[in-house]
Amino acid sequence: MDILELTNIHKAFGEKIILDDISLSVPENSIFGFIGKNGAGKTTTMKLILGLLKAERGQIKVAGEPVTYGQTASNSFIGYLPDVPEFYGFMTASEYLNFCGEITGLSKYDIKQRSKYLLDLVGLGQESHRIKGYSRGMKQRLGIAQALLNQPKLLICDEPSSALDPLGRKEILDILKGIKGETTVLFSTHILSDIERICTDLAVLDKGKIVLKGSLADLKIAYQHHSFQVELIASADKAHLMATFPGLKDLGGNFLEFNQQDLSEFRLLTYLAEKQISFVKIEKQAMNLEDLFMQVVSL
Ligand SMILES: Nc1ncnc2c1ncn2[C@@H]1O[C@H](COP(=O)(O)OP(=O)(O)OP(=O)(O)O)[C@@H](O)[C@H]1O
Repeated sequence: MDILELTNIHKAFGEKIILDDISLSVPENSIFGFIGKNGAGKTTTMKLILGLLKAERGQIKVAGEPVTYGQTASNSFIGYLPDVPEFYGFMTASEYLNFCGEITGLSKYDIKQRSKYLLDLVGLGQESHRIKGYSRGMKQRLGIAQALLNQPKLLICDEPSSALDPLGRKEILDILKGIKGETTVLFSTHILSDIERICTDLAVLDKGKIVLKGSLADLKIAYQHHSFQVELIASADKAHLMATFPGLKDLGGNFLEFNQQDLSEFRLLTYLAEKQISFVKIEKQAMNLEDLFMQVVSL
């Protein structure tokens, strides 16, 4: 089942089209990475899902419920972490979650149980200082705890890791990965390695269109390229190979890149053996998300 469905969403600010009839489905229990360059329209999409902005056309459903602009019924299924979460700095984390729980109508018992569980989950269980002294990473972690308070079916995080140092980013990514199975996570980012580390599914937004979407595993197979890097012993063999296999890339030194779709590792090795061409190594080039991104996004 898809927990979130966007169908033919069109959104413009004045003359500027931000989302040009985009459709997107987020499978339940996935960790879904929403990728786009700065200004691509990621926050706009999230605000549409939360009913905080109105699309000119299209439909959004959360857990099967249509989203209506200005009404927040479907938001009862959503936990939201904005890119810069705001808190009451004079409170402690526990006081803050207690306050949020009371606003949302949770019982005292549930607030206590849930707060303890969530503060431990985000590594703030032993933290007794006031929030005003928190680092940015700690605030993001508290923001995740707050967004999870109501046991949402969908957790939406707007660039939760982008402004953090590597350790802070790792902590956030570990938390998001750890809650897989408890809720579905949709998070936006422009850091491709973060997607690669934890996401099961992704979509790339570029110039108002979804230019790539699907499960990470399927996309890597679909866009896989058969490419080998060969390091030769004698540079004199380079010219010969380049004449035999058109389209080879000269990587400088004694390095060549073979990227012909029809050239198997076996055929290449056989050829090198037959012609007695010596090499230091042959390396199959793994497809990473950055290669994929470069193929689909206009630079
Ligand atoms: N209320 C608004 N009125 C006019 N233009 C807006 C408004 N909100 C956003 N925009 C513009 O829409 C475009 C998309 O903005 P958005 O914040 O959704 O992008 P983003 O992908 O989240 O970017 P970033 O990664 O920088 O946060 C930008 O060009 C932005 O300037």
